[in-house]
Amino acid sequence: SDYQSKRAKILYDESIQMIGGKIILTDKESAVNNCLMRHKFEEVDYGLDNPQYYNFSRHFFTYKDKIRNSKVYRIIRDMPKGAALHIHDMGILDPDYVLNITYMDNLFVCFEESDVNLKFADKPPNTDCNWQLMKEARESSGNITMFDENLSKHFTICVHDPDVIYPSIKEVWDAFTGYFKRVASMMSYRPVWEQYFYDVLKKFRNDNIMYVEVRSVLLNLYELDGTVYEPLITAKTYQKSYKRFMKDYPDFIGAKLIYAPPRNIDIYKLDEYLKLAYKIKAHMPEFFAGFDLVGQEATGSPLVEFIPQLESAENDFNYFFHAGETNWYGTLVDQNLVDAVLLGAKRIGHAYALTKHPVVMKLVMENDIGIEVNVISNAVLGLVRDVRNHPLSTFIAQGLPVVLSSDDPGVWEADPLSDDFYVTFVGVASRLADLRLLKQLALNSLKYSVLDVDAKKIAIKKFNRRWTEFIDNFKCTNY
Ligand SMILES: O=c1[nH]cnc2c1ncn2[C@@H]1O[C@H](CO)[C@@H](O)[C@H]1O
Ligand SMILES: [Zn+2]
Repeated sequence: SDYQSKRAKILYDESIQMIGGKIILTDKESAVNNCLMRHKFEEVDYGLDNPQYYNFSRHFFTYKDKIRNSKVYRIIRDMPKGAALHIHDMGILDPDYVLNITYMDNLFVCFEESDVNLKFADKPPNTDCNWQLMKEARESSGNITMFDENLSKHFTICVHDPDVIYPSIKEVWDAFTGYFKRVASMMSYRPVWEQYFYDVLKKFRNDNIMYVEVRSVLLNLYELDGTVYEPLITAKTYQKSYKRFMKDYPDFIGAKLIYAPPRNIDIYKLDEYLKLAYKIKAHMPEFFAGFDLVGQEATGSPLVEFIPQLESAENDFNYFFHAGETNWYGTLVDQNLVDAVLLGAKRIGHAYALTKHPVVMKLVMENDIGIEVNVISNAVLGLVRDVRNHPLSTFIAQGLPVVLSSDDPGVWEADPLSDDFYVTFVGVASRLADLRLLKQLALNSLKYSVLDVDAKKIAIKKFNRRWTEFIDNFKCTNY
């Protein structure tokens, strides 16, 4: 019995250290938790007994549609989840949404062997390609359903046989960046861009999210007559859509913009970026959240090349660097984590490689740097196959400052945030992790946002009200 009590103590101590481990549930929350955990145990234990059928050991594309049948998923979908702090401009909405854009007037299209070019204009673009109006191309295709189906394939990276189509990180990243390149010239049409972000906020609100920090490369927007705007206008367009949304949905907490241009650059380009960042900050100090660099980390420049510049701007911007989104231990890519911390990052994007850097990990804890984890993204973009091997399980176990996000959910046809919460809860976290984990992750997303002290207090109050509503109205039989 001495042995058994020591054993129980170890497990108890670990349960306290886990994210959410110190939360004490109310009676009503405990009732919800019982329902939630009954369903979770059913799912996990079925997998334990029948590993050959366990979805999470497979590729996300093979089980993503089955998620909708899960009771745990349905509970999570209805649960207030706080904020999404790591999502990217054109990667957020699903292929159906993108397809709808192609029904707008004045869109020109030209097909290449295995790609498609799209551009809004009042006359055919004069590049060497067989441009025609989309409307005419569609109507003359003879089969509109088939035409749209084929077109939609260009707006997703989901495929039936991911292991064949994407044998390595190279193929999947090519497809991923291909998506952004393809849609950029269509989406940077000013009215499309403006509506897109409004619809992003709407979709996130529908997924029970109350606040968003969006990253954007800030493409140059254009008009039908060929007018091209400077990127400051793109930032202003975000703000305009955001304000319109807040007027229509005043219960939403808000949104902010992170300027996140590509990282495969030299020091001169970075100077340009930073100059623009100062300009945006001057024009919209409230709406502008800070700075990041994006693109495949291994093919871009490591942060260490930009230290003097990034250090000199360190006190002027919040940094949210993507760092450690790699499996290449001990490389400069991997060491981006060190630089992110030394440069005073407010949060780190992915930090997938963090567990291999105990000192950095300690600094992350001490400085309370938010870790933005995007599990499905990491699985889809080739870092991990079976999500049970994702380092997030360690982050959760050790109580790290984690926020969950979804990166580019539209590109792999995932929910705004519910799928990432669900995969984390059932596939990554301990079998025993319960409602307290979910509640803490939701609270973390507001805690690590860049809302100022007062706004954050209001946000957490609003969240708590929504949370109580969810708990009070919960009926296990509804699921
Ligand atoms: O998780 C990510 N890591 C690095 N780059 C990313 C990630 N998600 C999107 N992008 C990049 O962001 C740009 C669009 O804003 C695209 O270039 C895309 O490749
Ligand atoms: Zn990202």
